[in-house]
Amino acid sequence: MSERETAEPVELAINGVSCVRDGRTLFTQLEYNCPRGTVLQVLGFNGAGKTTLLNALAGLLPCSEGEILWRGHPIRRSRAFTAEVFYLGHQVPVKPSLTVWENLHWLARLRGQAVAAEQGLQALAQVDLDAYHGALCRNLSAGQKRRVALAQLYLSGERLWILDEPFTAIDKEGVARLQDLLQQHAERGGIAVITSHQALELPGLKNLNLSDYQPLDAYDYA
Ligand SMILES: Nc1ncnc2c1ncn2[C@@H]1O[C@H](COP(=O)(O)OP(=O)(O)OP(=O)(O)O)[C@@H](O)[C@H]1O
Repeated sequence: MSERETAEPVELAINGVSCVRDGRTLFTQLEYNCPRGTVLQVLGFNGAGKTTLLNALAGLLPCSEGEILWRGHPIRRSRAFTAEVFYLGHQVPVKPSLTVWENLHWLARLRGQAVAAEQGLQALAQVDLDAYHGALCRNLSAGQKRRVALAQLYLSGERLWILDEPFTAIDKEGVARLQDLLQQHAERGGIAVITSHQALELPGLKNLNLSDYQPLDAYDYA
């Protein structure tokens, strides 16, 4: 079989994308193609525009130039895209006044998903929070709160995961588990775009460094 026949089709395409925030171009003419099974780590210094890019990829922020395509269609006009993307920002989305279980249930409902009790407990067990299912989230540590949000990944059927700093406040064992999960997602044909300042150990991990797409006048603040 030829290389062309074995190559996975591109599902997420970033075509000539530029993003401007607060009147400043953060990156320009960004090109990247993600076929099925891609785990892409977006790299760059603080303020390079990693979160901005992830927001654009999730369809939450417009690009000033270029377009983002999901299976050949611009994401901002694709209803199918919304159903296939799971976005986790770097602010943990849990409500302090709800229990761990209630948060998981509520977050799933927001994504149009119903979670059976057993399924939810299994997801919580994957992040070592099953014993805390009745605890109020306000009483959890920072890493435990993030684990509540990460438990959603074990319930997610979405094809594209966009995860902004998912490893923040997560201990070594949790980082290893999340990396395993990302690998399993890729093996199932999923795509994950993540930011992290950590060096990750994932076979086949791709990197996209935003420093390579800075405009020439990036440091001109005059
Ligand atoms: N809500 C906003 N309004 C205006 N400008 C913003 C806003 N959010 C971010 N910016 C600008 O965009 C730049 C890029 O921010 P962004 O959060 O995308 O960077 P980052 O690479 O994710 O940084 P970090 O590594 O610190 O998380 C910032 O330097 C800031 O000037």
